[in-house]
Amino acid sequence: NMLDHVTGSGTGVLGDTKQFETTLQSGKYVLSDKTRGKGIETYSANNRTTLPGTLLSDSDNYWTDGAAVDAHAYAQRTYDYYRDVHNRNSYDGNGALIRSTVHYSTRYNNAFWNGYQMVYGDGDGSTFLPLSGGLDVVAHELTHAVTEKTAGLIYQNESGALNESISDIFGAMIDDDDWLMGEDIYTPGTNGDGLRSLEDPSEYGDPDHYSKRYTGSQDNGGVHINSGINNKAAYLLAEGGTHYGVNVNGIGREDTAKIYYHALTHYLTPYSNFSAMRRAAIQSATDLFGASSKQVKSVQAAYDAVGVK
Ligand SMILES: O=C(O)[C@H](CCc1ccccc1)CC1(C(=O)N[C@@H](Cc2c[nH]c3ccccc23)C(=O)O)CCCC1
Ligand SMILES: [Zn+2]
Repeated sequence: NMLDHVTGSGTGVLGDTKQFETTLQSGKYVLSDKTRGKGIETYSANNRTTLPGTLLSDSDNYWTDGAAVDAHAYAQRTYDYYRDVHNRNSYDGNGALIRSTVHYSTRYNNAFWNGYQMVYGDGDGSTFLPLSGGLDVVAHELTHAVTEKTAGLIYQNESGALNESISDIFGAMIDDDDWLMGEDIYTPGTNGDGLRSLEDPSEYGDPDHYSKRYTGSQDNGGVHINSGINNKAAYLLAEGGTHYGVNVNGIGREDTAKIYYHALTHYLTPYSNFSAMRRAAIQSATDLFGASSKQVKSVQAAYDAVGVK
């Protein structure tokens, strides 16, 4: 029970020391946090693909498995963000248990939410470090669970690109030191690059305007590609800028996050497309800040700038 919760400490993927909640269970410490909702648990797949694998334990509560330390600590950080900023208790709003598994498969260069839990590969050491080492990656994956429980955006074509964009947006809001995705764990040999950029999607070949959307069938109809269009809109809404000649006055990360969370939980539906996203964001800004607010004006400008009507 709560009384057995103890603070552990350890080093993450990048060698940084951090603290996180663990539990003393049968004489050993386990990566189980009973202080948040129904719990946060972190497992290892031991380089196989059977899930969830084995609950991680340690004899002295000082942890040296970086992938496990970060998966556990960053899940707690993400839980706290949704609770403190959006008053949401875990991904289902009802304290659902959050489960992660690290060391999935061998040299696995990816991570995913499988509908029940988060799963992280260790990477091959040159393209990726263990992917739970990115707070934005952990937040991205857990946000897929939030989306599933709320708007339920179908993971293909435009609704799928919005699903992806929502995860990138909250990844950037929680890991709020830049507008890149995955920069901490992508290509350790190259500084400053990432998987995607919300600030400039075209930096990694993704569209930053609706007229440049991908219409093929790869990647479930370009869900990780066309996310760039809505990602750019969110970036412009937060930071402002002039894009294809359209000027947007920034409203800041905090109000931007409030608008997207409100849209996700009140207006977006499984088949929402980009035009529906524009309307949902305008309505959300209206609900939150008023019809003639600067926030509403900036939402309209941001979607004008990326060519979404
Ligand atoms: O959650 C997601 O959207 C991605 C889930 C990918 C996946 C889906 C289904 C089964 C297995 C894996 C995972 C992430 C992602 O964006 N993956 C991209 C880019 C990528 C990562 N590793 C790759 C290896 C090869 C090609 C592309 C990639 C993708 O899978 O497209 C999100 C943050 C970082 C990793
Ligand atoms: Zn995703």
